[in-house]
Parts: sequence; structure tokens; C-alpha cells
Amino acid sequence: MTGHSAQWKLFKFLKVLLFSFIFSITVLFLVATVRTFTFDADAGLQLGKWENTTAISLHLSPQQRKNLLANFKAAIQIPTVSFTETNVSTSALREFDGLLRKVFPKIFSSSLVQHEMVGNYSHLFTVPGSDPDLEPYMLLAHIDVVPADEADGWDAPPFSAQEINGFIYGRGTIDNKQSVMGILQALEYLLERGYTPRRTFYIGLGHDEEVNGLHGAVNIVKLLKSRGVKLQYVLDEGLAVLDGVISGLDGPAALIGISEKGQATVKLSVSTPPGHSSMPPRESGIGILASAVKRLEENPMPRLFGYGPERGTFEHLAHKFGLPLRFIMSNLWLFSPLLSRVLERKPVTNAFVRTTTAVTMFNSGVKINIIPSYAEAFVNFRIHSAQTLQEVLELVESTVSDERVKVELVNGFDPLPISSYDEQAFGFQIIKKTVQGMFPQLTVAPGICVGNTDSRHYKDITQDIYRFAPSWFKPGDPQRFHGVNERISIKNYEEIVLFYFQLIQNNDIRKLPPPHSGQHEL
Ligand SMILES: CCCCCCCC/C=C\CCCCCCCC(=O)NCC(=O)O
Ligand SMILES: [Zn+2]
Ligand SMILES: [Zn+2]
Repeated sequence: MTGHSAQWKLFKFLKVLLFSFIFSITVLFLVATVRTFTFDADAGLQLGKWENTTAISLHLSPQQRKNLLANFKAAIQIPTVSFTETNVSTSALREFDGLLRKVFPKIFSSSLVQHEMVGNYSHLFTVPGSDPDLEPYMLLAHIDVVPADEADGWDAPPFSAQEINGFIYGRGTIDNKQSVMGILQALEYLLERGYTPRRTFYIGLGHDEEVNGLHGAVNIVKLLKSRGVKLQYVLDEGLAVLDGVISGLDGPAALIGISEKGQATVKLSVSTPPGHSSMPPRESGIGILASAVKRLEENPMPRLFGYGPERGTFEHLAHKFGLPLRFIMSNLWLFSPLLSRVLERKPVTNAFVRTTTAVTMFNSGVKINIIPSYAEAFVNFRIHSAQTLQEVLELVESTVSDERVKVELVNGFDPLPISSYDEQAFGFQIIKKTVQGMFPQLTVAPGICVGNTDSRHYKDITQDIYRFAPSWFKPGDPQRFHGVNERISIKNYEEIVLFYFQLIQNNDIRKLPPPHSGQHEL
């Protein structure tokens, strides 16, 4: 070792020491002097005077609960799988339509409810309210599911709806037939009890959400637009109740999605001359493509934690963390870079830190002794709210940086706008009130939906889109989305039905109470 490099190492060591010292002093100073800033998640409306609208309560006999469960199981047992935009399970979708008509006779025979098929297999229900001055709202869910293979390690066949220890197993139990059946079951019960809404609402059930919703949601929106419909808000699938999923958070939290990430699907391809495998070139097309893919994986997109709505999530939840996390979450202006490095270690939380990179398909070769002429890979990016589709494409090009690799955008869109979630945000507050009415122990916070939903097609006819259902997720449950052993507890499915039953009635409020209106009442 030369004297020069030893000096340099000592200098670097002293620099780190000095930085750590300054950092510790700053933290101590802040702890001692700065009043920790936290949102009071329940401020304002909690004390406000709410107009009472939930006049009808839901009491179910053991037989009714059995029927409710049987209806849900029947829905799971129909394999309404979407494979590609042009390959959906049409006969299963027809069978599903038959099931809905059979198990929800009130809805389909009611003179109040208008039912239309859209794009052949999607459903649009219109339930007119008695007061035309109130702006309508819309509930969304989707009928289709992603494929599932029992051989991947399912504890029960994915379309069996088998009951194991109080859970129903099956593809679609949390994505998203619990909402499809939950919404309609709630409406069926309300109609049976003579309910008529004050505020008009729509229910949209897409049949191709898992393959972009181009025939279902897109056509429903076209139809509503042609009728001049504007919506107060839309509620779709997305976030959920997280119970133990966020490390360090004291108690469960309901995250209501106020935005969703953007998306880009990029195709990388390499064309090379084919030939005999006994005389291979130094680099094959597969090798060139594999290196490009590896470069994308090894160079993740930049950390952007704190620059999007995820910041609001952590600030709202800060008061539910113990120290030192509470302090860190309450001072993200200082700690975002540090927190990013912790969150990026796990896939579920990494999704909140950056645009994610997922290599989902890789195809090449036809025979073991032929050098293939073509290799292709598909990479799916989920774009952080603080980035644009264009910026992601530029980064992909510069990371691949090999003219032999063709880079094409298959499809993509920017992150969705941020819906309002303040005290005067009608949809957010109605959802929050309904959640807290059922689960007073929950903290409610705005969140960002890392997956995409049909609701993104509705952005021209509403300002406010929310993504939430009260599905309870414990550690390991988020991985069941599109994974193995997707399941829901019977208790939770019943809660979902009750949630929509209450939500529909809560929407009949004419307007929200003024903020802080109840604070002086003693
Ligand atoms: C705040 C940090 C921890 C948050 C943990 C989040 C838990 C995530 C819960 C649910 C997963 C999100 C799924 C969203 C719905 C996706 C719908 C879908 O599959 N759409 C198709 C697609 O995105 O390709
Ligand atoms: Zn879904
Ligand atoms: Zn899905």
C-alpha cells in the first residue's frame, strides 16, 4: 500500500466519522427541540354532525349466511380467466352472467334497477335516486381473473372455492370477485328491504380488467359519456386493510388508494442470423438479450420515495408508529433518503419507492441444435407518481444502450392524477366514515395503488377515483394477488357485503357536515 492511498483512506474514514457525528447531533437537536408533526387522521369530521342515512340494518339468519356464502363460492368456481386482450374465457363469462341472474333475482327483476350488457360480457347497472340534484357515484369491480395453475403449489384447486380453516380458497377471492359479489349481494339485500336511494348510483362490472379493460370499462365509460354522466366519485378495487403488513405500525390501517402508478410494457428483441449449433457465434441473440435484461435489473429506476402520494400515507400513519419510527415518519423532509433504503429491501415496500422493473416474458429458440434467429423479452414497469412514461422510456434506452437490441413500447400510460382526500372530499369521507363505522379500531389513510385498475378509464367523467375494499391483509397476503393460495376468510367476505350495504346508504347524505362543526358542542 502506498503512503498516498493510506492517507486517502484515513481522510475518507474521518469524513464518515464527521458526517455521522453531525448527523447524530442534528437528530438529537431535532428530538429535543422540534415538535413532532403528525396528522390527526380523525380530525374535523369525526366530531361533525352527520345526517343519518343508514336507516336499514342488516341482520342475517344462519340460512341467509349459508346462501350468501354459496353464491360467493359459485362465483369463484367459474373460471373467468383473461389470458390476453383477445383471449378471454367467453363461455365462462356467459356462465357468470347466468349465475348473477339466478342468485340476485331482485336486482334483475326490479323496476328500479336498469341493467345493460356492455362489450358483450360487462355489466352496467343504473339505480336512479329520488333527488336528481345529487351528483351520482359509481362502484366498480371486475369479473375476470388471472390464470392459476394448481401445480404452482395451491393447497386447494384454484377454482374449487374449497373451505380450509374458515377461508375460501380460489382465484378471484381477493381479486376481485369479493367486490363483484359483495356489491350485488348488498344491493339485493337493500332491495329486499324496500330501499330506494336518494342519490343515483351506477355499478360497473368489467369482464377484461386483467387485460387492460379495453372492451369492458372503456365501453362503459363511452356509454356514460354519451349520456352526459358526470360522477361525484368512483370506488374501485385496489388497497385494503393492512394488519401487520407495515412493520412497526401499531394496529391495522385502512389505506384508501387516491392514485395509482402508471405503467409501461416494453418489448426488447434481438435478431441474429440463424445457423447450426455446432458453429455458434461468440455471442448469441439470447445472450445479447439476457445481458440487456440483466442491465435493467441491475440498474433499478431512481428512488423517488417522498415525492409522490406515498409521503401522505406515512405522514398520516406516523402517530401509529412507536419511536424512533414515529419521529422518522413525521420528518420525511429529512429522513426520506434513509427510509427509502429500508423500504426498498422488500418487494411490497419497494413498490412505493420507485418505478419497478419486472421481466415477465422471455421467448426464443425452437430446437436444441438451431441457433435462433430471434429472441424477445417483455419488461413491465410500474411508474412512480413522480415520474412520467417518457422519462421511464428514456432511462430504459440509456440502460440497454446496445444498438443490437430493439426497444419498443407495447403500451403504457402516465401515473393517475391524485384524488382529493381532505375534509371536503365527499367520496373519501363517505368511504372513511363507512370503514370507521364498521371498524372503529382502524386508522384510515390515503394510499397509492401499485397495481392498475379499470377505474383509470373513468378519469374524464370524474375528478375523484378511490381504490379500496375492506379485505383484511395480514403479512404474506399481498403475495397472494396473482400468486398461489389466493383466499379470503368467510368472516371477511361477510364484512365486505356489510361494507357495501352501509356505503350505499351513507352516500344518500346530501352533503358533508362542515369541518369542525361539532367541536364546540359540549
Ligand atoms: C405503505 C406500505 C405497505 C403497503 C402494502 C401494500 C399492500 C398491497 C395490497 C394489495 C396489492 C395491490 C393490488 C392492487 C390491485 C391490482 C389489480 C390488478 O391486478 N390489476 C392488473 C394489473 O395491475 O396488472
Ligand atoms: Zn383486480
Ligand atoms: Zn389482478
